[in-house]
Amino acid sequence: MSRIIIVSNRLPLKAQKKEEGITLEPSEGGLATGLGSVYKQGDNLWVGWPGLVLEEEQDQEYVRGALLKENMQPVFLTETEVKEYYEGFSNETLWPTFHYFSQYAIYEQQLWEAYVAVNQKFCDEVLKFAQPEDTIWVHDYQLLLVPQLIREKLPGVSIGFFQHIPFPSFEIFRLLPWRREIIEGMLGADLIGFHTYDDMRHFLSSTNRLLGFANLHGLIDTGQRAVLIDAFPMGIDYEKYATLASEEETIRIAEKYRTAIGTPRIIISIDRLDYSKGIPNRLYAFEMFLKRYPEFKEKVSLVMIVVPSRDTVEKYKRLKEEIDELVGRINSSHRTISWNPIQYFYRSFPLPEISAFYRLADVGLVTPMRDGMNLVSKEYIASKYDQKGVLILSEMAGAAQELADAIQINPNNIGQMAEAIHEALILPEEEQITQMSAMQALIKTYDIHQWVKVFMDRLSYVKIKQQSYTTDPLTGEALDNLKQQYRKKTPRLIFLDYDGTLAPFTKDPRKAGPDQELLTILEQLTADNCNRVVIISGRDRQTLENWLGHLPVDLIAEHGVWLKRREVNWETILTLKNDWKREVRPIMEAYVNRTAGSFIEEKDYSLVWHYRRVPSGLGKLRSRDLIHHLGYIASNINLQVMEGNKIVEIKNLEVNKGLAATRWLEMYPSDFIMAIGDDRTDEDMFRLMPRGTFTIKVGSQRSVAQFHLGSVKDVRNLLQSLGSSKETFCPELTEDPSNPQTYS
Ligand SMILES: O=P(O)(O)OC[C@H]1O[C@H](O[C@H]2O[C@H](CO)[C@@H](O)[C@H](O)[C@H]2O)[C@H](O)[C@@H](O)[C@@H]1O
Ligand SMILES: O=c1ccn([C@@H]2O[C@H](COP(=O)(O)OP(=O)(O)O)[C@@H](O)[C@H]2O)c(=O)[nH]1
Ligand SMILES: [Mg+2]
Repeated sequence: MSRIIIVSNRLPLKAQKKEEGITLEPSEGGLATGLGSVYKQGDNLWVGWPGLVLEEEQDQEYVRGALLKENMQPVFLTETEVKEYYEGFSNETLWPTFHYFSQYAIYEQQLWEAYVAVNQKFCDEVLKFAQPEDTIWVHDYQLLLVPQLIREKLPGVSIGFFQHIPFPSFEIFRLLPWRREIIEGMLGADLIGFHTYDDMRHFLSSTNRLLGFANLHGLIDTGQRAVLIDAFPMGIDYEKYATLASEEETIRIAEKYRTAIGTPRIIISIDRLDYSKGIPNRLYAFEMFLKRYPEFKEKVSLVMIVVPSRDTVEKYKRLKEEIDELVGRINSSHRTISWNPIQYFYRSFPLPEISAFYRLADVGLVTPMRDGMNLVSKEYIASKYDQKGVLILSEMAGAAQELADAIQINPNNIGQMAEAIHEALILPEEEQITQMSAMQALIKTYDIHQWVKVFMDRLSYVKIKQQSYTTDPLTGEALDNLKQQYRKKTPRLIFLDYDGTLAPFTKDPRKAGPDQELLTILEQLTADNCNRVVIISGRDRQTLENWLGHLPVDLIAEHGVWLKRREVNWETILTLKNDWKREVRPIMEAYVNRTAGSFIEEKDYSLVWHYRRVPSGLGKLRSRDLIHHLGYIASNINLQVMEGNKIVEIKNLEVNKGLAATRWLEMYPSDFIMAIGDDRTDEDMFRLMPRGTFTIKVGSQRSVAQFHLGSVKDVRNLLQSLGSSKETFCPELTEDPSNPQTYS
């Protein structure tokens, strides 16, 4: 089996400088604790920062050696990198923005540049080890650019990306000056995972708004690759926490703590020091609870563990002061000689002690303002060996999506939280057991092993899906072969779609006329007597005539209604009706009236509703509605409704580019045939081309065509290189009587 290379900012072990030398200790935080259980299988590798600046060569070598024994590979960061990339851009720009604290976010170009450079550094480290058959799994907001950086060097490799923190609504995400680069960086992955469906849909909407990519069931076609976006709520190592809670050592610690705390009831809260965790609100709520229910005085204690985190960042420092002050105030005004309402610890604890706290607490109090997932809530559940205990959980934590049996609260509603504490403390035992067992069953099934498996399965699924996109890039050997065939100087038939193929889309379709570069390319191509160039378009014939009529090209308009060979006039071979327009036009007009920026294009035998200038989400919504509406009419009167690039078109069923192109194939038998197009209507043409045709899809790989090119620019480059070569040029037609299709 190929191995997995995990890449994250923080390794699950952190280096610490102690008197006795450098030690390695477990890291805190959900990413490290969660994945720590799985990465060791096989010869997997974990690349990341060991959490301490080590500038001395010998310190680095010592840590490198010690980590290697644990299958880890360190990325050492300098002091400046830690300041600018980790504390700065990651934790003062991205963290607040993604947690909806955008008023805390700073936007500094220098920090962004450091972020780019350090992402490159992580990528370079991965590339030292990665093989094309490996799976690379990049984690979290500190490394959003790494997927694309790796993709550039290892184009075929499997890359998964998982984001552990929320992905905000586009209205928040758009505030970032580097929003586009960030999305592009992430899209280097094959699979992008989030904890919740909401994070996933926010990401999809940002991708759509910034890059114009639509999605189908979470699958995005970037033009280069299919990328799957999905929700994977992270689980915990259930067995580990459940077993630990029942171990003798844990029971002993729990008993010791219970006696020391001295109250019959205990509430536990555990988090890193972070403004996203809602610690002050929790304290206000606990205080309100004490005021509303004084009978609980001396009967209940709140054990609050706050783990030091990012304490060099200003906002975190200030939060620490705020919490210290609040705890001091509440304790001093409510305490008695034998009771302290809040037992506050500002430090981390070893796992057996954390487990003991979970075990002995009657209530788990988890109140973040925003949290990607929150593993503490799940660990608390797993540790309730006798199913007695109640979880109070903020609806703003990803975990709330799964833990419907918790008492859910809004962390901004202090009164509601105070009541929830009371409710939890008086909840009958049978109800506690019912709720707790239901939650245990869920997180036992969807544990960390299941999470990894489901993620990896989806990654394999998308890789297979990508292969079913049968087009190959028109580069290297394929391109050489095309050029070689072209060189043969036999009759060549070249079908070229117009919009999206020869010319880029414009907001106003009337302004998409040919520029000088395109005219020159077409002039060159048509000057070659071997070439018959056919512009095959959905445009009306007048437009094509105006734009290209002066060139010796053949024209096919309205997807095949009108045909014009260069030496003769426009003709049509179909007997079509257009009286249906009387019924359809008013319907389309109603959509124009409701949708500013949209308009109707009328052609001889079709009507088109354009919505390129309508705000993107709204345009899509209205187009769906219109398609549905027109669908009823179309099925009765032999019409087809088609969705194109920001258009909805209705036209006669028997018209399509494939049938039109077939006429040319019959009239002008050729040895070299090439067909290039970019949208759904061009697929009809690709489908009917004979074997051996160079069918080329533009801008996407999803096609029945054989090859793809990235953009209009690439198409022009190709045509330019074919048309400008003297070697391939047929100056004049001299028919050889023995073989009428040979040119000199
Ligand atoms: O590495 P630090 O700066 O010390 O921060 C610790 C970690 O915090 C974040 O954890 C998140 O991941 C958890 C597991 O998915 C999730 O439950 C929680 O809601 C998140 O906040 C952060 O995402 C990690 O990168 C940090 O290492
Ligand atoms: O002293 C402590 C306190 C907590 N944790 C762990 O830190 C993680 C916190 O993860 P969570 O998802 O709740 O929040 P994050 O800190 O990742 O935002 C949990 O696994 C805790 O068990 C720890 O390792 N040491
Ligand atoms: Mg087109």
